[in-house]
Amino acid sequence: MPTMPAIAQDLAAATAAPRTMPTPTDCIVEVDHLRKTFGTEAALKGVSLRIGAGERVALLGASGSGKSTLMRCLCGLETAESGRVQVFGDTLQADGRLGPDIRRLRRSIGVVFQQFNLVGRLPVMTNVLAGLAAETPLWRCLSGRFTLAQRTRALEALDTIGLASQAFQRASTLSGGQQQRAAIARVLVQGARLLLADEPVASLDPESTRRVMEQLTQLNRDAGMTLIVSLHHVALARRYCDRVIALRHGELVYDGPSRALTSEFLRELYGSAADELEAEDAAIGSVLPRHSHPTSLAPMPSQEARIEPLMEPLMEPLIEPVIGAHLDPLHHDLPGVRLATRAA
Ligand SMILES: Nc1ncnc2c1ncn2[C@@H]1O[C@H](COP(=O)(O)OP(=O)(O)OP(=O)(O)O)[C@@H](O)[C@H]1O
Repeated sequence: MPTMPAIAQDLAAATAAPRTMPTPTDCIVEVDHLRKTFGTEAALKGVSLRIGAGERVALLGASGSGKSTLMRCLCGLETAESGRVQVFGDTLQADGRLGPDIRRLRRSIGVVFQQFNLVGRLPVMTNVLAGLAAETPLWRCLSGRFTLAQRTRALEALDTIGLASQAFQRASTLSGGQQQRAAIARVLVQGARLLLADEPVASLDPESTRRVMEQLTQLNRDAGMTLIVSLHHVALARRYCDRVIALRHGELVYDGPSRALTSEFLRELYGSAADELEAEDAAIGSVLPRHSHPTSLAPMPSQEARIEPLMEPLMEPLIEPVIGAHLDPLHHDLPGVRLATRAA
Protein backbone atom coordinates (compact mmCIF):
# COMPACT_ATOMS: atom_id res chain seq x y z
CA MET A 1 0.00 0.00 0.00
CA PRO A 2 1.45 3.42 -0.95
CA THR A 3 2.43 5.69 1.94
CA MET A 4 0.67 8.97 2.66
CA PRO A 5 3.45 11.25 1.31
CA ALA A 6 3.74 9.04 -1.79
CA ILE A 7 0.01 9.42 -2.52
CA ALA A 8 0.25 13.16 -1.93
CA GLN A 9 3.20 13.45 -4.32
CA ASP A 10 1.38 11.44 -6.97
CA LEU A 11 -1.66 13.65 -6.60
CA ALA A 12 0.27 16.88 -6.95
CA ALA A 13 2.23 15.51 -9.91
CA ALA A 14 -0.91 14.28 -11.65
CA THR A 15 -2.58 17.68 -11.63
CA ALA A 16 -2.84 19.16 -15.11
CA ALA A 17 -2.00 22.73 -14.09
CA PRO A 18 0.10 22.67 -10.94
CA ARG A 19 -0.18 25.73 -8.76
CA THR A 20 3.04 27.70 -8.85
CA MET A 21 4.53 28.27 -5.44
CA PRO A 22 4.55 31.93 -4.44
CA THR A 23 7.83 33.62 -5.22
CA PRO A 24 9.65 35.22 -2.28
CA THR A 25 8.36 38.69 -3.20
CA ASP A 26 4.63 37.83 -3.06
CA CYS A 27 4.93 35.51 -0.06
CA ILE A 28 3.08 36.96 2.89
CA VAL A 29 3.24 33.93 5.19
CA GLU A 30 6.45 31.94 5.56
CA VAL A 31 6.67 29.14 8.07
CA ASP A 32 9.97 27.33 8.58
CA HIS A 33 10.40 24.11 10.55
CA LEU A 34 7.80 25.01 13.15
CA ARG A 35 7.74 22.66 16.10
CA LYS A 36 5.30 22.90 18.98
CA THR A 37 5.00 20.43 21.85
CA PHE A 38 2.41 20.21 24.61
CA GLY A 39 3.92 18.15 27.42
CA THR A 40 5.30 15.12 25.63
CA GLU A 41 2.94 15.44 22.66
CA ALA A 42 4.25 17.12 19.51
CA ALA A 43 1.37 19.06 17.93
CA LEU A 44 3.54 20.39 15.08
CA LYS A 45 6.58 18.44 13.93
CA GLY A 46 8.65 20.81 11.84
CA VAL A 47 6.00 22.31 9.55
CA SER A 48 7.19 24.51 6.69
CA LEU A 49 5.01 26.30 4.15
CA ARG A 50 4.67 29.45 2.02
CA ILE A 51 1.47 31.33 1.26
CA GLY A 52 1.24 34.07 -1.32
CA ALA A 53 -0.76 37.30 -1.26
CA GLY A 54 -4.39 36.82 -2.26
CA GLU A 55 -4.43 33.02 -1.93
CA ARG A 56 -7.39 31.11 -0.52
CA VAL A 57 -6.04 28.10 1.33
CA ALA A 58 -7.92 25.38 3.19
CA LEU A 59 -6.25 23.62 6.08
CA LEU A 60 -7.48 20.03 6.37
CA GLY A 61 -6.74 17.21 8.78
CA ALA A 62 -8.36 14.91 11.28
CA SER A 63 -9.14 16.05 14.80
CA GLY A 64 -5.89 16.59 16.72
CA SER A 65 -3.74 16.87 13.58
CA GLY A 66 -2.49 20.34 14.57
CA LYS A 67 -4.67 22.74 12.53
CA SER A 68 -5.63 25.05 15.42
CA THR A 69 -2.11 25.00 16.82
CA LEU A 70 -0.75 26.09 13.45
CA MET A 71 -3.40 28.86 13.15
CA ARG A 72 -2.57 30.11 16.65
CA CYS A 73 1.13 30.14 15.82
CA LEU A 74 0.43 32.16 12.66
CA CYS A 75 -1.07 35.01 14.68
CA GLY A 76 1.18 34.74 17.73
CA LEU A 77 -1.44 33.43 20.16
CA GLU A 78 0.86 30.41 20.57
CA THR A 79 4.65 30.37 20.47
CA ALA A 80 6.47 27.35 19.08
CA GLU A 81 9.66 26.01 20.72
CA SER A 82 11.56 26.19 17.48
CA GLY A 83 11.12 27.35 13.94
CA ARG A 84 10.06 30.67 12.52
CA VAL A 85 6.93 32.43 11.27
CA GLN A 86 7.29 35.48 9.02
CA VAL A 87 4.24 37.51 8.07
CA PHE A 88 4.37 40.35 5.52
CA GLY A 89 8.14 39.91 5.47
CA ASP A 90 8.61 40.53 9.22
CA THR A 91 9.30 38.05 11.97
CA LEU A 92 6.14 37.24 13.92
CA GLN A 93 7.90 34.60 16.02
CA ALA A 94 11.23 32.79 15.98
CA ASP A 95 12.51 30.06 18.28
CA GLY A 96 9.87 30.61 20.92
CA ARG A 97 9.88 34.40 21.00
CA LEU A 98 7.44 36.86 19.49
CA GLY A 99 9.04 39.37 17.14
CA PRO A 100 9.45 43.06 18.04
CA ASP A 101 6.74 44.13 15.56
CA ILE A 102 4.09 41.76 16.90
CA ARG A 103 1.52 44.49 17.68
CA ARG A 104 1.81 46.07 14.25
CA LEU A 105 1.62 42.67 12.57
CA ARG A 106 -1.44 41.65 14.57
CA ARG A 107 -3.32 44.70 13.32
CA SER A 108 -3.04 43.25 9.82
CA ILE A 109 -4.18 39.78 10.86
CA GLY A 110 -7.87 39.12 11.41
CA VAL A 111 -8.92 35.98 13.24
CA VAL A 112 -12.31 34.27 13.18
CA PHE A 113 -12.96 31.38 15.57
CA GLN A 114 -15.56 28.64 15.71
CA GLN A 115 -17.03 30.20 18.89
CA PHE A 116 -17.49 33.67 17.24
CA ASN A 117 -15.84 35.47 20.21
CA LEU A 118 -18.55 38.09 20.52
CA VAL A 119 -19.84 39.52 23.79
CA GLY A 120 -23.49 38.49 23.69
CA ARG A 121 -24.84 41.21 25.96
CA LEU A 122 -23.29 44.02 23.90
CA PRO A 123 -24.78 45.36 20.67
CA VAL A 124 -23.51 43.91 17.41
CA MET A 125 -22.15 47.39 16.59
CA THR A 126 -19.95 47.47 19.70
CA ASN A 127 -18.60 44.03 18.94
CA VAL A 128 -17.66 45.19 15.46
CA LEU A 129 -16.10 48.41 16.79
CA ALA A 130 -13.78 46.22 18.88
CA GLY A 131 -11.94 45.58 15.60
CA LEU A 132 -10.75 49.19 15.92
CA ALA A 133 -9.40 48.78 19.48
CA ALA A 134 -5.78 48.64 18.32
CA GLU A 135 -6.02 52.00 16.53
CA THR A 136 -8.19 53.82 19.09
CA PRO A 137 -6.99 55.71 22.18
CA LEU A 138 -7.63 53.86 25.42
CA TRP A 139 -10.07 56.42 26.80
CA ARG A 140 -12.21 56.19 23.70
CA CYS A 141 -12.40 52.38 23.92
CA LEU A 142 -13.25 52.50 27.61
CA SER A 143 -15.96 55.12 27.23
CA GLY A 144 -17.30 53.85 23.92
CA ARG A 145 -16.66 57.25 22.32
CA PHE A 146 -15.74 56.10 18.87
CA THR A 147 -15.65 58.81 16.23
CA LEU A 148 -18.51 59.20 13.78
CA ALA A 149 -16.17 58.10 10.99
CA GLN A 150 -15.34 54.89 12.92
CA ARG A 151 -18.99 54.17 13.66
CA THR A 152 -19.88 54.73 10.02
CA ARG A 153 -17.08 52.33 9.01
CA ALA A 154 -18.51 49.69 11.35
CA LEU A 155 -22.01 50.17 9.94
CA GLU A 156 -20.66 49.90 6.40
CA ALA A 157 -18.87 46.66 7.31
CA LEU A 158 -22.10 45.29 8.74
CA ASP A 159 -23.93 46.34 5.61
CA THR A 160 -21.33 44.60 3.45
CA ILE A 161 -22.06 41.31 5.18
CA GLY A 162 -25.83 41.93 5.22
CA LEU A 163 -26.31 42.71 8.92
CA ALA A 164 -26.73 46.49 9.02
CA SER A 165 -30.33 46.30 10.22
CA GLN A 166 -29.23 44.21 13.24
CA ALA A 167 -26.46 46.67 14.21
CA PHE A 168 -28.08 47.81 17.44
CA GLN A 169 -29.36 44.42 18.60
CA ARG A 170 -27.59 42.47 21.30
CA ALA A 171 -25.17 40.00 19.71
CA SER A 172 -26.79 37.16 21.67
CA THR A 173 -30.06 37.67 19.76
CA LEU A 174 -28.41 36.74 16.43
CA SER A 175 -28.37 33.24 15.01
CA GLY A 176 -25.06 31.34 14.97
CA GLY A 177 -24.49 32.14 11.31
CA GLN A 178 -25.25 35.83 11.86
CA GLN A 179 -22.88 35.94 14.83
CA GLN A 180 -20.10 34.48 12.71
CA ARG A 181 -20.81 37.09 10.03
CA ALA A 182 -20.63 39.83 12.69
CA ALA A 183 -17.21 38.43 13.66
CA ILE A 184 -16.24 38.69 9.97
CA ALA A 185 -17.43 42.33 9.94
CA ARG A 186 -15.09 42.98 12.87
CA VAL A 187 -12.18 41.70 10.78
CA LEU A 188 -13.32 43.84 7.86
CA VAL A 189 -13.42 47.00 9.98
CA GLN A 190 -9.99 46.15 11.38
CA GLY A 191 -8.61 46.44 7.84
CA ALA A 192 -6.84 43.07 8.09
CA ARG A 193 -4.87 41.86 5.08
CA LEU A 194 -4.59 38.27 6.25
CA LEU A 195 -7.63 36.41 7.57
CA LEU A 196 -7.20 33.24 9.64
CA ALA A 197 -10.50 31.42 10.07
CA ASP A 198 -10.25 28.48 12.48
CA GLU A 199 -13.15 26.12 11.81
CA PRO A 200 -15.49 29.08 11.24
CA VAL A 201 -18.44 26.90 10.19
CA ALA A 202 -18.00 23.94 12.53
CA SER A 203 -21.07 24.78 14.60
CA LEU A 204 -23.32 26.08 11.81
CA ASP A 205 -26.16 24.52 9.84
CA PRO A 206 -25.56 23.87 6.11
CA GLU A 207 -27.29 27.05 4.89
CA SER A 208 -25.40 29.30 7.35
CA THR A 209 -22.23 27.45 6.41
CA ARG A 210 -22.75 28.30 2.76
CA ARG A 211 -23.37 31.95 3.57
CA VAL A 212 -20.32 32.32 5.82
CA MET A 213 -18.08 30.57 3.29
CA GLU A 214 -19.33 32.85 0.52
CA GLN A 215 -18.69 35.88 2.66
CA LEU A 216 -15.13 34.74 3.40
CA THR A 217 -14.63 34.13 -0.31
CA GLN A 218 -15.91 37.60 -1.12
CA LEU A 219 -13.51 39.22 1.36
CA ASN A 220 -10.74 37.41 -0.45
CA ARG A 221 -11.95 38.45 -3.92
CA ASP A 222 -13.21 41.96 -3.24
CA ALA A 223 -11.07 43.18 -0.34
CA GLY A 224 -8.00 41.22 -1.46
CA MET A 225 -7.62 39.50 1.92
CA THR A 226 -5.47 36.39 1.92
CA LEU A 227 -7.53 33.62 3.47
CA ILE A 228 -6.38 30.58 5.43
CA VAL A 229 -9.36 28.58 6.65
CA SER A 230 -9.31 25.34 8.60
CA LEU A 231 -12.19 23.07 7.70
CA HIS A 232 -13.59 19.67 8.53
CA HIS A 233 -15.54 19.38 5.29
CA VAL A 234 -13.60 18.46 2.20
CA ALA A 235 -16.58 19.55 0.06
CA LEU A 236 -16.11 23.11 1.34
CA ALA A 237 -12.38 23.05 0.71
CA ARG A 238 -12.97 21.87 -2.86
CA ARG A 239 -15.70 24.44 -3.53
CA TYR A 240 -14.18 27.53 -2.00
CA CYS A 241 -10.39 27.08 -1.93
CA ASP A 242 -7.94 26.49 -4.76
CA ARG A 243 -5.23 25.12 -2.54
CA VAL A 244 -5.26 22.62 0.30
CA ILE A 245 -2.66 22.07 2.98
CA ALA A 246 -3.25 18.87 4.93
CA LEU A 247 -1.79 17.95 8.29
CA ARG A 248 -1.59 14.53 9.87
CA HIS A 249 -0.23 14.00 13.38
CA GLY A 250 1.47 17.41 13.23
CA GLU A 251 3.14 16.84 9.86
CA LEU A 252 2.37 18.46 6.54
CA VAL A 253 1.34 15.60 4.26
CA TYR A 254 -0.16 17.43 1.30
CA ASP A 255 0.18 20.88 -0.23
CA GLY A 256 -1.46 21.22 -3.60
CA PRO A 257 -4.60 21.91 -5.61
CA SER A 258 -7.89 21.09 -3.88
CA ARG A 259 -9.28 19.55 -7.06
CA ALA A 260 -6.57 16.90 -7.01
CA LEU A 261 -7.71 15.39 -3.71
CA THR A 262 -8.92 11.85 -4.16
CA SER A 263 -11.09 9.64 -1.98
CA GLU A 264 -8.13 7.34 -1.43
CA PHE A 265 -6.01 10.17 -0.08
CA LEU A 266 -8.83 11.45 2.13
CA ARG A 267 -9.32 7.99 3.61
CA GLU A 268 -5.64 7.97 4.48
CA LEU A 269 -5.92 11.45 5.96
CA TYR A 270 -9.00 10.92 8.09
CA GLY A 271 -8.67 7.22 8.89
CA SER A 272 -11.71 5.77 10.65
CA ALA A 273 -13.49 9.16 10.67
CA ALA A 274 -13.64 9.20 6.85
CA ASP A 275 -17.09 7.56 6.53
CA GLU A 276 -18.71 9.97 8.95
CA LEU A 277 -17.12 12.95 7.21
CA GLU A 278 -18.25 11.69 3.82
CA ALA A 279 -21.87 11.57 5.02
CA GLU A 280 -21.62 15.10 6.46
CA ASP A 281 -19.98 16.27 3.24
CA ALA A 282 -22.93 14.98 1.24
CA ALA A 283 -25.33 17.02 3.41
CA ILE A 284 -23.25 20.18 3.02
CA GLY A 285 -22.70 19.54 -0.69
CA SER A 286 -26.43 19.55 -1.33
CA VAL A 287 -26.77 23.23 -0.36
CA LEU A 288 -23.65 24.49 -2.08
CA PRO A 289 -23.94 26.34 -5.39
CA ARG A 290 -22.39 24.61 -8.40
CA HIS A 291 -19.86 27.43 -8.70
CA SER A 292 -18.38 29.51 -5.93
CA HIS A 293 -18.76 32.68 -8.03
CA PRO A 294 -21.59 34.77 -6.60
CA THR A 295 -24.59 34.68 -8.92
CA SER A 296 -25.63 38.01 -10.40
CA LEU A 297 -28.08 39.77 -8.16
CA ALA A 298 -30.84 42.23 -8.91
CA PRO A 299 -29.56 45.84 -8.76
CA MET A 300 -29.31 47.01 -5.16
CA PRO A 301 -29.62 50.56 -3.86
CA SER A 302 -26.20 52.08 -3.18
CA GLN A 303 -24.60 51.39 0.19
CA GLU A 304 -25.12 55.04 1.14
CA ALA A 305 -28.84 54.75 0.47
CA ARG A 306 -29.05 51.50 2.40
CA ILE A 307 -27.35 52.69 5.56
CA GLU A 308 -28.68 56.25 5.58
CA PRO A 309 -31.87 55.32 7.47
CA LEU A 310 -29.71 53.61 10.12
CA MET A 311 -27.41 56.56 10.74
CA GLU A 312 -29.50 58.31 13.39
CA PRO A 313 -28.35 56.23 16.39
CA LEU A 314 -24.76 56.79 15.23
CA MET A 315 -25.10 60.53 15.85
CA GLU A 316 -25.20 59.80 19.59
CA PRO A 317 -21.52 59.79 20.51
CA LEU A 318 -21.65 57.01 23.08
CA ILE A 319 -22.00 53.47 21.76
CA GLU A 320 -20.82 51.10 24.54
CA PRO A 321 -17.45 50.61 26.18
CA VAL A 322 -15.42 47.91 24.45
CA ILE A 323 -15.23 45.37 27.23
CA GLY A 324 -15.19 41.63 27.62
CA ALA A 325 -12.54 38.96 27.74
CA HIS A 326 -13.76 37.25 24.59
CA LEU A 327 -13.91 40.18 22.21
CA ASP A 328 -10.66 39.72 20.43
CA PRO A 329 -7.90 37.54 21.85
CA LEU A 330 -5.41 39.11 19.48
CA HIS A 331 -5.74 42.44 21.24
CA HIS A 332 -5.80 41.21 24.80
CA ASP A 333 -2.29 42.49 25.28
CA LEU A 334 -3.50 46.02 24.63
CA PRO A 335 -3.67 47.91 27.92
CA GLY A 336 -7.16 49.17 27.12
CA VAL A 337 -8.66 45.77 26.65
CA ARG A 338 -6.95 44.35 29.74
CA LEU A 339 -8.17 47.20 31.92
CA ALA A 340 -11.64 46.98 30.49
CA THR A 341 -11.77 43.25 31.10
CA ARG A 342 -10.78 43.73 34.72
CA ALA A 343 -13.38 46.44 35.19
CA ALA A 344 -16.16 44.30 33.68
N1 LIG B 1 -3.37 23.94 25.04
C1 LIG B 1 -3.08 22.64 24.83
N2 LIG B 1 -2.63 21.88 25.84
C2 LIG B 1 -2.30 20.57 25.65
N3 LIG B 1 -2.42 19.95 24.46
C3 LIG B 1 -2.87 20.66 23.42
C4 LIG B 1 -3.22 22.05 23.55
N4 LIG B 1 -3.65 22.49 22.34
C5 LIG B 1 -3.55 21.44 21.50
N5 LIG B 1 -3.10 20.35 22.14
C6 LIG B 1 -2.84 19.03 21.54
O1 LIG B 1 -2.13 19.22 20.34
C7 LIG B 1 -2.61 18.36 19.33
C8 LIG B 1 -3.11 19.21 18.14
O2 LIG B 1 -4.28 19.91 18.57
P1 LIG B 1 -5.03 20.94 17.63
O3 LIG B 1 -6.12 21.56 18.45
O4 LIG B 1 -4.05 21.85 17.01
O5 LIG B 1 -5.64 19.97 16.53
P2 LIG B 1 -6.79 20.27 15.46
O6 LIG B 1 -6.35 19.65 14.18
O7 LIG B 1 -7.09 21.71 15.42
O8 LIG B 1 -7.98 19.46 16.09
P3 LIG B 1 -9.58 19.76 15.97
O9 LIG B 1 -9.93 19.60 14.53
O10 LIG B 1 -10.19 18.71 16.83
O11 LIG B 1 -9.80 21.15 16.49
C9 LIG B 1 -3.70 17.51 19.97
O12 LIG B 1 -3.12 16.30 20.38
C10 LIG B 1 -4.14 18.33 21.16
O13 LIG B 1 -4.58 17.50 22.21
